[in-house]
Amino acid sequence: MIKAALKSQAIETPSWAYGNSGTRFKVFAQPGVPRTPWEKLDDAAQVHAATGVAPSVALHIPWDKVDDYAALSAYAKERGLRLGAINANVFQEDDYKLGSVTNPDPAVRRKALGHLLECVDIMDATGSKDLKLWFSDGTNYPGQDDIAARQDRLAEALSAVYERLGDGQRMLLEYKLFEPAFYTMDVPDWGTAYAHCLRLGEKAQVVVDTGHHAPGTNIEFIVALLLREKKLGGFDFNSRFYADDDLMVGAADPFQLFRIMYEVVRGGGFVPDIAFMLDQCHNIEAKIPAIIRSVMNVQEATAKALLVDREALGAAQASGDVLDANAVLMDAYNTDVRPLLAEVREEMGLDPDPVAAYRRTGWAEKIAAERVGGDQMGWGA
Ligand SMILES: O=C[C@H](O)[C@H](O)[C@H](O)[C@H](O)CO
Ligand SMILES: [Zn+2]
Ligand SMILES: [Zn+2]
Repeated sequence: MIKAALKSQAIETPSWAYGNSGTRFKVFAQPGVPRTPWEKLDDAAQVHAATGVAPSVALHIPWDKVDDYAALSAYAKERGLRLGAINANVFQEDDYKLGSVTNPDPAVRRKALGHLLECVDIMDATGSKDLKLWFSDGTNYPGQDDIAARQDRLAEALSAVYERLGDGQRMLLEYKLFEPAFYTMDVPDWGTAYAHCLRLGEKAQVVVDTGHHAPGTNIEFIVALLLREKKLGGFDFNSRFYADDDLMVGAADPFQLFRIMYEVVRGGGFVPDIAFMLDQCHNIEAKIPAIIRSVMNVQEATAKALLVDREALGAAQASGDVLDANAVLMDAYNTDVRPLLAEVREEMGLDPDPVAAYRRTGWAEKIAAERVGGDQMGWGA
């Protein structure tokens, strides 16, 4: 059962993680970075080839804008991939300084809504079922705008998008505590996202980005609760030491990732309807190996979560044996699952060491040599 679950795992990689990224201080360009969404798919195919469990790629619009999305979808298919969540972007235009769908100016709100609806058109073309909505909307100073009025505006836009969704399509609403706004974010926490999704209907679900909480937040509690309410749509996996650092998932706090995956397993969340997406930026490390390592980190946390002796745990919890209950969970967490995952990969016809396998392809050297000229994708280097 555990091996079967690990073999059927599907982790979605983000197109933007293959491009250049950085901080406000510096973006360090890397050799061989894709210049087109097509080249991003070529790199994503390397991640799937090495891990066997990364069959889809999330797009970000307009970063991945192309003339023919059906052709892009076919290109992905030829490489064993499919196009995943469509991420709208209403956070990079001058008009959105005071907000997008929550902006005091109705003309700006109409413009933002227009983009969201365009993203659903793109979903129709790519066959994607998830529209992921993260809003940078918020305020920086008390009094800057009316908090409740902005929620009204947000609700109005979300319901217009909801009405547009086709069969089998859904919206995933992502919350974030702060940044780029520093006083209020209009979707700052799981509760706000949940309240909007509840009001909208069953096609609206919440995305948990693991980098979007106040330090010390018990994220697995939020996961358990959203699963119980059948409102967990998926994850933007990454890790952080301080803020929305977007580091490799599991790198900063593998124990937290294990605790989250345990609640997913316990809550019956290991199903196709929960989107396991990465949302990361590889500012200084080689991007493709970092994404492969990230997928492996999710696999390791998942394997440990699946190894929890649920019966023993239930018995200890029922008898109030605190230490035993904790020990059962820690036994699973402290289990070295790398041999198990190596076996799983071999049974999938893959190399037990995906990073080494990728290195042996010579892909990194190939793209560094071939991808010269043109503009690298990502944040301006
Ligand atoms: O902090 C921003 C959010 O995590 C979004 O998911 C965003 O679209 C993504 O990080 C790409 O920048
Ligand atoms: Zn995110
Ligand atoms: Zn983020």
